[in-house]
Amino acid sequence: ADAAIDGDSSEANEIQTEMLKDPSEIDSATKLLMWIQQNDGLVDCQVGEVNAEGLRGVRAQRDMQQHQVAVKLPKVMAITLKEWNKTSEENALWLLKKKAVNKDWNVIMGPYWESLPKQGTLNTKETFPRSSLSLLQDDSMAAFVRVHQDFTANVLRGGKPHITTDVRAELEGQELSLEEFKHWTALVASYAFTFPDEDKNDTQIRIMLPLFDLLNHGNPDKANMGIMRDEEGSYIAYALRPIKKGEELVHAYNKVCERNDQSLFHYGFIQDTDPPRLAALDLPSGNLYDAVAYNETDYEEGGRLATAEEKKRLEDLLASFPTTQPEDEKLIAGGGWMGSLLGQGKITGEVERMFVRFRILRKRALRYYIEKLARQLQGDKAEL
Ligand SMILES: C[S@@+](CC[C@H](N)C(=O)[O-])C[C@H]1O[C@@H](n2cnc3c(N)ncnc32)[C@H](O)[C@@H]1O
Repeated sequence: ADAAIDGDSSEANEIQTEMLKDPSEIDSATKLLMWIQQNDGLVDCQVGEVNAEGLRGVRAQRDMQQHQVAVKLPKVMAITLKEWNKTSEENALWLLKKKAVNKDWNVIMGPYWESLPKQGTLNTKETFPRSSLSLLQDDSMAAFVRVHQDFTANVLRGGKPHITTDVRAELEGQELSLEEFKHWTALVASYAFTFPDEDKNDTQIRIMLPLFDLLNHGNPDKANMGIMRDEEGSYIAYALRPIKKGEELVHAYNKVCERNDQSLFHYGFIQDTDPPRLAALDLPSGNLYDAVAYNETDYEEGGRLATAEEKKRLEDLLASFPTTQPEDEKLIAGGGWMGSLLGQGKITGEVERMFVRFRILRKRALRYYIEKLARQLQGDKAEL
């Protein structure tokens, strides 16, 4: 790791530092776009708010043809972390060390650091407030969050269950607070990309890609951006289909974003899809980490889950929640008294609101599948 950290100061020299005359007047997204262009990258898109909640993302600035390029990022601007199977903690530590050791590079990468969310603004498993976890109404999900947070804290303290680096030695006396370490761990976990290693066969590595990491996730049916690496090692974001000016540019992060318990856990967002999708926890495997054991076609006519037993299982699950969907909706609509009544406290913060919205979407999906199975089973009876 040291060789890699020391060895790429040449990278720093290749990236231009010159910015506009008065950078204080320009927002961080614009600075980022200009910085990429000044370094022989290509930017044909805009960064800004993409929905009413103020979510930041990327938009098309003109009509685009299929395969048209929205961003080209020279290799030198990408930050190659470690293998994908290393923990986010280890990747974060490696990055923090590189920033500290390679000071020129750290300064030159300034526009990128500025474009990233500030400490305290990320909502992921690393940063969810423990006191709000009961709002999830899922003990195993809450437990997974606590285990992750304990692991991160343990790594920082120098305990290292599965990690080979000695954090204290790596940091060479630098002070690093738990909050800061959690922040960088969350960033690496939710902003880095995975690509095949150019040097080693069968190895995937984690890579941070300025600007690319401002693209939001869209399920495969909505995603309009593909991401690839060309022969020169540059990174390219290109249109998967014709796109209209002003449309949000989204790409499919990975499978775990397609079910709300998983996207909430790993990325801190949920999606209100039509039709609704069951949480991974509500599939027969009941496994938060398993995104692929079952899919929607299993619930179609003749599918392996289109059975009376499965309908009963989903009904029991729905009935097992301590509140109903209408109660959750009232709670979100501002009925603080309802929360107090249920011993849950008021819904004030953004994360708490998201946790309640999560369980609303979860219950809605359960009801959707129960009704779907009921219709199918009725149909079976009619045929007899
Ligand atoms: C790689 S970043 C994308 C850029 C991010 N929106 C930003 O402004 O920095 C991933 C984060 O964006 C948000 N995000 C991505 N896709 C989303 C979606 N479909 N709906 C809501 N939030 C999303 C989540 O907070 C997620 O952790």
